[in-house]
Amino acid sequence: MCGISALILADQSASACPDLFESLGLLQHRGQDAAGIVTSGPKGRLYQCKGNGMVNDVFEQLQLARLVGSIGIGHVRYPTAGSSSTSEAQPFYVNSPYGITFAHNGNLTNADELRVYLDKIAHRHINTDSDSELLLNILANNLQKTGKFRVNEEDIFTAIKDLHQQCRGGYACVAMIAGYGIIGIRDPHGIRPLIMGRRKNPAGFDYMFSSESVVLESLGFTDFEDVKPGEAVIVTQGGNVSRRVLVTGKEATPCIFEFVYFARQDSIMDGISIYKARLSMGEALAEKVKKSFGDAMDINVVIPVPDTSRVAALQLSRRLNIVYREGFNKNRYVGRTFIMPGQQTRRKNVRRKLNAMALEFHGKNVLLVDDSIVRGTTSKEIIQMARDAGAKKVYFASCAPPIRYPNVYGIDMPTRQELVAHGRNEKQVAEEINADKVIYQDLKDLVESVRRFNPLIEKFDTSVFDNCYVTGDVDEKYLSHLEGERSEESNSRLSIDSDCVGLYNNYQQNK
Ligand SMILES: O=P(O)(O)OC[C@H]1O[C@H](OP(=O)(O)OP(=O)(O)O)[C@H](O)[C@@H]1O
Ligand SMILES: NC(=O)CC[C@H](N)C(=O)O
Ligand SMILES: [Mg+2]
Repeated sequence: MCGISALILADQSASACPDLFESLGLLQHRGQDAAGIVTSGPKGRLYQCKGNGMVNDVFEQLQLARLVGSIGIGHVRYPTAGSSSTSEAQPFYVNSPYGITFAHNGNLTNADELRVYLDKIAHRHINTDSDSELLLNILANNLQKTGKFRVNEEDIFTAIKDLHQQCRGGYACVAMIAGYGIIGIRDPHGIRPLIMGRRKNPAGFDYMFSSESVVLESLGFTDFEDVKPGEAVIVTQGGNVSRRVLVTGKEATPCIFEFVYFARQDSIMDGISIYKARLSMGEALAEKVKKSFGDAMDINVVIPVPDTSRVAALQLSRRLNIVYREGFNKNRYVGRTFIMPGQQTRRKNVRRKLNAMALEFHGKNVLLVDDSIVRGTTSKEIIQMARDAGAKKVYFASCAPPIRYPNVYGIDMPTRQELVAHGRNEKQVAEEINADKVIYQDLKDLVESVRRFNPLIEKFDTSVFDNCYVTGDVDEKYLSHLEGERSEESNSRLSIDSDCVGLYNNYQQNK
């Protein structure tokens, strides 16, 4: 789940870079592997800094000062395609037509087909294994077809409409055309999020697109509006805004995992407060816990697994009327472990990140609450920590139902084998993670916990729970192919160095 931002300032002599940098810091929880910013300055020239690492590692003051111009886009990456190579850090760039830069959150399910098309039909050179580079080149090729010296809004809408016909999967994207403006694009199912807002200043309105509303709010933007599924929004230098829904008749299905885990709790996504949804998940889960224990309820204390589950756990403890305690201390300098690359790294970092305080565990029956159990990395480690700290019994409750199927729309869990609940029932999962009992939320309760705050959304993408892939092209053949390509043993997706021509990453030279 990457994070994307785009900004266009009304004052063309001002610099977009400081706000873009700030926006990437606010989106850090969506991607920790790479970060990048491209700006467009005088004469439409593009300025870029990107590379592997966290936002504060990639950018230094000197480099930020060099990113001149009042328009720009930015990206934080959590890879779901290709590798972790620096050459796949975003934004991507193509010089023809017009000089386009592009940042993408999501994952394409027909990347192989697009790669062949771009090679054999469009004759476009693709320099990496990233699906985002394919998306950019599809857009560029569609714009090229207009054959025009200068592009207009109508041409851009046509090119994006065609892109929706050609590309399948989850994609929220921002693009910038040098010296022209910025564009926000959301896939026809609205699987990945994208929101826009504006900020008034003496020169007029600044406009910004971002993955999450927290960015807009923090930077003083107002009048937030989600980009609709299938919609494209163009903001030109000069402040002209055009928006159009280019695909109709497709079911809108935002990814429910954004509400469970990915998004920051202070964001509002598709009109739904993530915070309220998580409180609601805690309430629903409390009912499930009550039902599951019946009269044999012997929980002494509810303990959250920091960070994401805290809100839900607090509400659950209130509902159960059982005391809530912060039994795990979190090292604030270790990032999110789920989005780290490689199982060994993830496991090691759970231990580095969380420490059990014996005071809260010794001699007690504890109910640990987490937002989800995916590979079981976190739960396995912390259950052991709880036991080592003297817990008598360790129960584990998850705000999300069992995750049994891969994600193909922008979360890096491509294989069934890595999912601890795949092919296992609740009892077997409990055995596997060494819990005395595991309690999962029911899918209908999870959906209701989120949907009640915006009943206009009829459905969510819940494929990781129910194996229903809304794009209609994900079948056994595709999943087996993906497993072959992206299992941790079978490929080089963890490689961070690359022999690619360094077209895209000159950040080290600038240091
Ligand atoms: O079963 P797993 O494969 O371990 O995945 C699930 C865990 O990973 C995430 O935590 P993470 O540490 O990434 O982030 P957080 O600090 O926001 O909770 C999530 O909140 C769960 O705790
Ligand atoms: N998580 C994401 O949104 C990933 C975007 C893109 N597929 C990449 O791997 O860079
Ligand atoms: Mg967690």
